[in-house]
Order: sequence, then C-alpha cells, then structure tokens
Amino acid sequence: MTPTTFQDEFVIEHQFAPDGITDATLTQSGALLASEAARFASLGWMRGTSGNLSVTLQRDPLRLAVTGSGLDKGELNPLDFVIVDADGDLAPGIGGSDHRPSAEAGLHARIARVTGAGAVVHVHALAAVVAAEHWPTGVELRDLEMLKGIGHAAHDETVVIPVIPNDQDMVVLGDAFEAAYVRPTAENAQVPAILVGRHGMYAWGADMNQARWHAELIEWLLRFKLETR
Ligand SMILES: CSC[C@@H](O)[C@@H](O)C(=O)COP(=O)(O)O
Ligand SMILES: [Zn+2]
Repeated sequence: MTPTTFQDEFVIEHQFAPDGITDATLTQSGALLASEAARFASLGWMRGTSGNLSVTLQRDPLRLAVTGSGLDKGELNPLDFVIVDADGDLAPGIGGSDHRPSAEAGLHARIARVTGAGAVVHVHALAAVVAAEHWPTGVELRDLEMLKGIGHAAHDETVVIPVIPNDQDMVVLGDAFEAAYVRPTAENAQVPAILVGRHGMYAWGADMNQARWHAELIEWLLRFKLETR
C-alpha cells in the first residue's frame, strides 16, 4: 500500500512492533511524546535539547517508548522515539527510529518499575533547580490548595518533595531515587515527583495527562515556595 498521509506512512514504518505491543500503540505513543514535548518546550521547561519523556508500553517484560537523545524537544516528530527495556537500553529486535535512547532512559525505566507509572516526564524547569539549591534535603510544602492536585491534603499535612544529587550514571541516580521514594500506603499518598539538584524535575503519573498535571502543579508549588521564602 502506498502511504497517502503522514499518519499512514508512520504506521507502515513500524512493522517490527514486538509481541504484545501493537502498531497502533506505537503510533499513538510517538504522537503523544511529540505533542507533549512541544507543550513543555512552549513553557520553557524543555529548552534546546533538554528534558525527555516516556510512556510505559508493556509491564512484563518492561518496555517504554522514550524520546530519542539530543533532539530539539520542541520539534519532535512522531517517529522521534525508541523502545527501551527495564534498564533503559534499546529493546532488541524492535523497529522504529534509529535514534539513541534518551541519556536518562535508565531513570525513566527505574521510576516506571518502582512506582508503576504509566508515563514519566523530565523537565529542566528553573524553579525545580532553584528550589533544590535552596532545600537540598527536600522541599517542604503545606497548607496549599494545590497540594490536592498531587493527592495530598490542602491543610495540616507536610508534603516533602525529595531532592537527590545529580549524577551521569543512571544506576547511581536510580538508586538515589529509590532510596528517597516513599511508597504509598492506605494512609499516605505518594509524592509523584523528585528533584535532581542542579538538573531538573522528574514527575510521573498513571498516564501522560496525570504526569503532566503533576509536573505543572509541583512547578507552581515550588515557585510559590521560592517567592514566599
Ligand atoms: C541540555 S542537555 C541535558 C541532557 O544532558 C539531559 O539532562 C536531558 O535532559 C536531555 O537528554 P536526552 O539524552 O536528549 O534525553
Ligand atoms: Zn535532564
């Protein structure tokens, strides 16, 4: 069949979808990553090539669609992603684009594995980096209506956004994330984000919409904290 539209062409490109992941899923994931990255870039949170995004395609074995490395995140097209495994390495035998995976794919995979997230967003929002600089042991927030948007109480609860030091080794960063992450219980909701000092923020959610909401709300909360200190 001769592709008649860009969408047709894109579907035909993905003839190597692995077992359990359909071409339609890959098509939707690529389009979602590109449109969300453009949205974050327009907020100034993915300047230049900074930031990266992933969606969980499959849990067992873990497979994520993650943005390609070193690309202008405001200009991604729906083919600018690759599929990675639980370590963030290219999943063998899977077609798609020939990009390298995001340099931070290993941390995406670790977050998806530990939290069960369906999507992870990583942005270089300035407020996240400045807040981590001021409060390197964690940013305490309380008595703010916006906390309800990340699953916590608007009153009488202290919510701490963890901060971990930056590292270029994703295993080191992943271990630091896992040590700082407080698993949710029936009484206590999780905190769906972590700040990486002098680097940026990772936020996650059940799907891309929720991951984005978490990133946006937490950025607002961090800005409030900075402007009222
Ligand atoms: C300004 S580049 C910063 C990168 O080193 C990294 O932190 C980043 O967010 C983007 O890396 P990428 O490999 O393109 O996903
Ligand atoms: Zn980064």
